[in-house]
Amino acid sequence: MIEVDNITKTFVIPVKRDDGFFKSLVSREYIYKEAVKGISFFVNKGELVGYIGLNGAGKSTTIKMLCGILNPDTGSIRVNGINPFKNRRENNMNIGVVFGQRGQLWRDLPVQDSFILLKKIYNVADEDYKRRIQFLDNMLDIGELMKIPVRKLSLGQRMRCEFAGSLIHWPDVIYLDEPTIGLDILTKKRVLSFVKELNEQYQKTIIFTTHNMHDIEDLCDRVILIDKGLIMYDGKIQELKASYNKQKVLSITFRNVIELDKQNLLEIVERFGQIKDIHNNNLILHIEDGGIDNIRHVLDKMNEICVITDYSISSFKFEDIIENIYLQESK
Ligand SMILES: Nc1ncnc2c1ncn2[C@@H]1O[C@H](COP(=O)(O)OP(=O)(O)OP(=O)(O)O)[C@@H](O)[C@H]1O
Repeated sequence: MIEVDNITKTFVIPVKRDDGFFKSLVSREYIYKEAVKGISFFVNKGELVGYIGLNGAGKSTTIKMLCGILNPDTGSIRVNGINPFKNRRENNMNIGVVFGQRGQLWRDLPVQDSFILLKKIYNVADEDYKRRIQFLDNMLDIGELMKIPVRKLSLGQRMRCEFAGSLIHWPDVIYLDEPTIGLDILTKKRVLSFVKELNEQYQKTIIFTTHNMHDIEDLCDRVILIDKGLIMYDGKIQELKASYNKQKVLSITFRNVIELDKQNLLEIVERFGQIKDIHNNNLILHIEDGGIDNIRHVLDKMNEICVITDYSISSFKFEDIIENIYLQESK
């Protein structure tokens, strides 16, 4: 359905002089920013994929190439067999897009008029339009907003209308680029459960970008993680978690404030794991999971030196795993 083969994109940015004029007018100086450095992936029909990465990793640039807004410098993209940039109109009939940072409805028109324009642009039959508006109202509660100009809506109201507008032509493929940014908790829940329903009930193929790892974990089975324009991981969230859960997080509370050097604790810690955090009398360690015996052994050794008042053992959270990967990559 979505085939991305080794795409790259470099932005060429003219350098400005101190006086604000472009150097390039005189000396042709440019900065080359490689936003996407060779990305390949395949998304099957009906998949919901989380596309994640730090700020500036290249997520939006990829989404813009998938939409046909930007043309990759090299490599190729096919969405339902269509080249999005060369056949942008044909591609648009097949995709819906929501950018959290940028509205796509007409700001000065009432929501309803925007929808009617979209109906015309996409050539949607009257019956289909009525049925879809009814459905979108049920899901997103937009009925009362229909007569209000888009610019007068709150962010949450506008986003619900943006979602509805992007689906009037009922596309098979939906790109959501940070669609929940700035939404209150209830609006976010509503929007996310709608995304889930679109995928599960209507087999929409969805690529979803966000910085919120809880949302990704709730919604997606598969995640593509990019860093500095390259894919770091592409696979099931469960598999990523399983590979990390060879380690455990051991959180220990001592009776007294921890003094690593004085009490020879450091030696034990370094033998069995890595320090994640030390705070007053709390120590958080990442240790290799050699089973409960290994953890007991660590605790016994520490107890010989200082009194442990509490401890807990947990697995890595998805959020921690992603943070770890980012940290490793930035070293
Ligand atoms: N139109 C542009 N002109 C010049 N550079 C750009 C342009 N668009 C993006 N970039 C640069 O390309 C890199 C990737 O940007 P992109 O917007 O794809 O990142 P992102 O992963 O979506 O980040 P964020 O999470 O902050 O939205 C960044 O260094 C950015 O500054």
